[in-house]
Amino acid sequence: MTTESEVPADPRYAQSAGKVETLIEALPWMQRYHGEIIVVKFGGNAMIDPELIEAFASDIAYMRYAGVQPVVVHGGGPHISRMLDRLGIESEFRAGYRYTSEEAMEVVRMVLGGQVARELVSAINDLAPVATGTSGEDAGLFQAKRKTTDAAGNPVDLGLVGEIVAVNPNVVLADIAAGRIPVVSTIASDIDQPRKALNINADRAAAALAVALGAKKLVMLTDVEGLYRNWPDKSSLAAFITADELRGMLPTLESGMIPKAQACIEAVDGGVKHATIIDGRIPHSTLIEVFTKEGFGTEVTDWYPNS
Ligand SMILES: Nc1ncnc2c1ncn2[C@@H]1O[C@H](COP(=O)(O)OP(=O)(O)O)[C@@H](O)[C@H]1O
Ligand SMILES: CC(=O)N[C@@H](CCC(=O)OP(=O)(O)O)C(=O)O
Repeated sequence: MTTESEVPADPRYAQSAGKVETLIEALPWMQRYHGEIIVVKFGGNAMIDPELIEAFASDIAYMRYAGVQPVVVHGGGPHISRMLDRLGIESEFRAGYRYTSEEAMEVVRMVLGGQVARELVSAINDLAPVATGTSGEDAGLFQAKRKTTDAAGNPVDLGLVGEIVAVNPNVVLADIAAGRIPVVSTIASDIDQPRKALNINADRAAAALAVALGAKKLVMLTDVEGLYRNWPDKSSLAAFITADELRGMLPTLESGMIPKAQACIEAVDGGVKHATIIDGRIPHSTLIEVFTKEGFGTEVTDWYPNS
């Protein structure tokens, strides 16, 4: 008779032990997020590398097949800048947002909905043929007002940049209920002139959508490790920060981190338990963030984990 302790070590097991460990480690996270909505914002800077797009698409497909309801909100700042450049239209960032003229707005709408969303939808569909592109202009998804002040409340002229004032998530909820993966472009209808479109920063739109959907988590991919307390000092990465602390830091932040921080605050204030800024330059960072205890980048919550 052979007892358990006498079973010879099977080299096949030794080889797969690490893989098994990873799969088992994912189990509590799969349980936690089963059937829950997770909004993932894919930033334009991570989107210029085709390899990262493929890895991101597989992470989203994986989440969907693991029983999570992913909703993708995409950026595309670098794509818009490149096209504006090609067309000889000047573009300038003010207080972290793109000053958007009438002429630039046409390009923003075309690039986000016609190029970036298409590319992402087809990459996901290659693995999980259920992705569908939706513009914030569709079915009243995003309604916005012209944005006229910066993070400190000082007046700023941003042209056709909008701030979301109402979200009707029904179109996204219907897609989720039908088993689809919504991929959302961040254009809004102007609430004061409904036939006009406004350019919405994708981080802010992702947060507003996460709140309206009652998402469990908001994950934002970007081109740095996370939020640095003393930018650009790379040793000052914040692993955790509360929404209140981040609010206090807003006046010290620069460029693209301003809307990202505002988005995290808005999400947490709106009831999303975790808003995380992660490094989109690392392939499969979304999967690692959602399904492992690794947790990297910066997590914004309304409490400190060990308090
Ligand atoms: N405190 C900070 N921590 C991290 N990044 C910061 C900070 N302040 C400014 N930044 C800048 O914000 C950028 C990220 O925002 P952005 O370029 O809009 O990214 P994305 O296209 O991914 O949305 C970083 O590349 C960095 O240059
Ligand atoms: C108002 C405003 O700034 N809108 C952004 C929309 C795209 C975006 O946010 O893209 P990233 O996430 O890649 O930065 C823009 O025009 O660049």
